[in-house]
Amino acid sequence: MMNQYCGTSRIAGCQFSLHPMSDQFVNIILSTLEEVDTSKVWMETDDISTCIRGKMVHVFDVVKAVFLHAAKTGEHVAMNGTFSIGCPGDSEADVYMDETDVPVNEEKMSEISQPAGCKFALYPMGTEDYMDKIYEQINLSNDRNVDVTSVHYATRLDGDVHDIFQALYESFDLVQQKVSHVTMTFSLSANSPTNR
Ligand SMILES: Cc1ncc(C[n+]2csc(CCO)c2C)c(N)n1
Repeated sequence: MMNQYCGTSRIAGCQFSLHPMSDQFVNIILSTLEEVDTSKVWMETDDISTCIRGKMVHVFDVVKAVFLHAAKTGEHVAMNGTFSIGCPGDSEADVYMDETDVPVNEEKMSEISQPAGCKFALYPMGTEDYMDKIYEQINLSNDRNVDVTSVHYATRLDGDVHDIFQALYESFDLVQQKVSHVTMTFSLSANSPTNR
């Protein structure tokens, strides 16, 4: 098996796509990726999505920053993606694992308040009691500063983007402490003209 550890951290990553519902979508996608500090993650963008890899704290920091900076344009923006940690094939981003644990985008975006809706689904891989691991997290989500609703195949979170990402981070973190390989899909929407 390849080495996915560096010090005490494991390589995490996220593959995500941003979809601004605007005729300015090219500008919003590219300027957002430009504006966000991605210096602490490995990053690759193509015509379908962007992939980032590094320490968990920085991966979540960058995904949240991309969504917030795009949403603050006021346009209806959607984002979907998959977080992953402990993937047996992941081993090349070790250089980014030396970074400190201070999230570099937090200060700049802490002032932005932005309501949003999110559906997420946890997939603890290779474990027989995966449903227990998932239910523990869904129950925990109830204590966080977000509205939690059960929907088919996912859990819905409504609230401020900062609180949604806090809930996503904690859910993913707690499962990955017990299960080596975990993935988590998410779908976010802000400024939608559709009422919930
Ligand atoms: C986060 C993110 N990364 C890449 C794309 C794919 N994409 C679609 S339009 C565009 C700009 C012009 O090439 C790009 C890069 C996306 N949608 N969201």
